[in-house]
Amino acid sequence: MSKTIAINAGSSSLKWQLYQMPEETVIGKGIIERIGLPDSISTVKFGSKKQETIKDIKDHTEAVQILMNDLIDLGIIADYAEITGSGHRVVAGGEIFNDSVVINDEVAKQIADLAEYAPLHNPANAAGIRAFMTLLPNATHVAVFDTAFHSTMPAVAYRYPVPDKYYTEHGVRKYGAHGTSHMYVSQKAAEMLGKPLEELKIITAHIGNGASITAVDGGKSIDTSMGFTPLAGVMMGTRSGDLDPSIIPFIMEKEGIADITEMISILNKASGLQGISGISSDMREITASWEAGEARGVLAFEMFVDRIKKYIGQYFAVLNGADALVFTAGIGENSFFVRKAVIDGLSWFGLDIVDDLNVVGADGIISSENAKVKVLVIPTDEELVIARDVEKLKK
Ligand SMILES: Nc1ncnc2c1ncn2[C@@H]1O[C@H](COP(=O)(O)OP(=O)(O)O)[C@@H](O)[C@H]1O
Ligand SMILES: CC(=O)OP(=O)(O)O
Ligand SMILES: [Mg+2]
Repeated sequence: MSKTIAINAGSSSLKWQLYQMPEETVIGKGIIERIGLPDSISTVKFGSKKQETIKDIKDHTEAVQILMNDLIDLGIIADYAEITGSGHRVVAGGEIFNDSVVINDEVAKQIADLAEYAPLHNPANAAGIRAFMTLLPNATHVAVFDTAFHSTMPAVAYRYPVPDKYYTEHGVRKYGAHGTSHMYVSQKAAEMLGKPLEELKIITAHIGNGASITAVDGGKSIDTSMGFTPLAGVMMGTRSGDLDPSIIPFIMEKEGIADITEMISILNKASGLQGISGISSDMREITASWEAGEARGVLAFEMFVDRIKKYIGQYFAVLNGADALVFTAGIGENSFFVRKAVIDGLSWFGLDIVDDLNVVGADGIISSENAKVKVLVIPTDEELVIARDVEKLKK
């Protein structure tokens, strides 16, 4: 009996799946959403059963405790010892990790030390890893890095036009994120299109609470919208995405913000959809506000769509044309309206969308039969990629 748990700690969520390996059968899975917001939701599915609990969950450490208690309380496992492998999504691997690795004390420390490169994520990832190393002392623990897939980017894309030594001495470059997801959906898109991945140019749009767009050429990432940290790129749930850095000292002076850490925290946690709308970081609530015609909700929705459209446009240029565009992650998989608004604004590029095909929460090709660029929706499965890597690296 070999069970592997895959842990995907996002900035606002913790997703997990427990697999029977090597069969890849899902024994149980769950998602804890809205971590750090009021009324967090923990959903567990196992067999034909489903349990949903709503309570405030303050951080990822508490989320791990809840999930591990549920596994026993709901009878999904009888003993923690049944779990022989745990795989962890880690957002930042810097230039140290270009592939998945078995976690020992040194690796665990390096992951925690890389927090500068992903301040909202690596601390959560490290907290999850610590909890599992304690709870499952005999299991193999594996880290799977979001940045690994982007290690194929050329210097022309990953370097910033700043003094050379910032890169050579301090590692200032674009690392990107969501790589496991961009890799998975680009491979899956090739399967759905019935073409070899090596021959395809694909733009992948991972749009969740964190969001990034990637240009994938022949299965390799050649550019991506997130940067040195996951703060860059498109507008997100609570993150600003790209902005003019001169705004930072200007606002610090005007608002009397003395500490740069506080300023960065505002850009990470109080900006994006949340900052513009003043309502929520959750696209479901923003969409409701947009539909009701409330001015700040409308602006937030339209800005969000605008930033995604612009990055897709950039990547048509980077790839010199594309065969397919893929939507994935919470918003990309589930929002009929965001996809429609993005595609309707890109018709010049040969994109279209058929409303009847515009699926919610399932995979499908949603463009018309003769569209020059195919549009696909593919639910991402970072957890499966993680579980497979654990299996590969187990002794
Ligand atoms: N039906 C839906 N319509 C619009 N947005 C949705 C829907 N379901 C989920 N979302 C959005 O997905 C986002 C979370 O995506 P997810 O990929 O889980 O985030 P992360 O992994 O970054 O925590 C939230 O903003 C949520 O509003
Ligand atoms: C890197 C990142 O933004 O991850 P998430 O979307 O899961 O918050
Ligand atoms: Mg995510």
